[in-house]
Amino acid sequence: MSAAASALSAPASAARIAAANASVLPARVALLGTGTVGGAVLARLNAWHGTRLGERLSLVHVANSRRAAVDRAGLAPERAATALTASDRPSSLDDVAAALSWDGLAGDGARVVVDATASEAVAERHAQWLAQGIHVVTACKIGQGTSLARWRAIRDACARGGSGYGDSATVGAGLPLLRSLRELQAGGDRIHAIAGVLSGSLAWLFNHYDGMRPFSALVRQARDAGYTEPDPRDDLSGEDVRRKLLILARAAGVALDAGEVEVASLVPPELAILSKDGVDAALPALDVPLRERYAAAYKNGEKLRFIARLDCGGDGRHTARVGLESLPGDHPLAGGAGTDNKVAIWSDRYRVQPLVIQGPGAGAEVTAAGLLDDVLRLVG
Ligand SMILES: NC(=O)C1=CN([C@@H]2O[C@H](COP(=O)(O)OP(=O)(O)OC[C@H]3O[C@@H](n4cnc5c(N)ncnc54)[C@H](O)[C@@H]3O)[C@@H](O)[C@H]2O)C=CC1
Ligand SMILES: N[C@@H](CC=O)C(=O)O
Repeated sequence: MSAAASALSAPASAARIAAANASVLPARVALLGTGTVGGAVLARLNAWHGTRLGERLSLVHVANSRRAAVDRAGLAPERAATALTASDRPSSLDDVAAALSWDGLAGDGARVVVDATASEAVAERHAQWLAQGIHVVTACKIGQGTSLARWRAIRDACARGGSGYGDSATVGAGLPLLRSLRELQAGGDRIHAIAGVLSGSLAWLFNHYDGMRPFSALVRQARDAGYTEPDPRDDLSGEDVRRKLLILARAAGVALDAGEVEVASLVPPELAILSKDGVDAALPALDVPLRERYAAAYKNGEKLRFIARLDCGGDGRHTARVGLESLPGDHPLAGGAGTDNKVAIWSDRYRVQPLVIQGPGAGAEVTAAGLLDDVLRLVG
């Protein structure tokens, strides 16, 4: 596969098989994670009940970190959460492929794992499922946004398994960012640079922070609204944005290593060392440093924005960094509201004025919609 053709759309053979089966067989779907995003996936599937979209998918396995509910004849999405609570079956990633299999059933249709977890153990399995011919659709960035070796394993597994990897929800919560990068390259463009706001929660925080309310109170609000990672330090440290920039860079043809991204964290050391349980009480450690950053920006008439930058370099020398920047109020990347991501892409055809993509970049509903769009694309 070329860099532009992605790991991430179904190779032609998988698409043909899916198309051939689509009219007769619903694709079998396993949903991993029933938290903020996974819960919204169930709600969206439920809203499709009795529609043509709903008929294309059959939910056969639902799991959280503790329990799993399996029904090879299909679980009703509105009853999946209750079935999970009532289930005494422990959650095991070893069971997922078997639950999706068509053994003993009439037909041989598409199989899809939807990853709505933030789990390293689940991400570690992506390549294995893909190599078995199971499509993987993920909101979790740990698959493609960490080591280059894992990113390559995912691409190779897609090729071996004739399967597809749906990653739209990993950057921009389903905004057409990765798709646009791939389409530009498919049309012959080289990507020159990417810059922008890639974190919905940090966008929301800096769109709302006015130096008056404690920053920590806003972090709690963003977490309760479902915008942050399960551990908000993953956002505040820049780690979530680093992963997104790695995913974008690799999709843009730059084999960027995680260590090549310069990351300026907002998390003070005393907060960084705590266990997850201790984080909430210690969030006020953010308040003084952020108030000082805000005051300095305000004095200059500027706005704070958490920006990711990639310069692809014409000579193979790329640079990448993420961190808080103080931007003039009328700077193009300073605009936007709510959780808006705003990303500028420079390429052969957009040399001077970049292509700019903007829209909500976090939140359960948009993310669930992005995931299920990918599922439908892959199953044909
Ligand atoms: N919240 C948002 O706006 C967005 C989130 N995402 C990504 O979506 C993913 C999920 O985020 P949230 O729903 O906010 O997290 P959450 O903490 O609310 O839910 C995570 C779920 O995963 C389950 N889980 C953990 N390990 C598991 C395992 N081994 N097997 C099965 N289930 C397991 C947990 O039990 C829980 O149900 C994260 O990777 C996040 O980065 C992506 C785009 C936007
Ligand atoms: N925590 C993430 C959620 C989406 O990826 C963010 O804030 O952008």
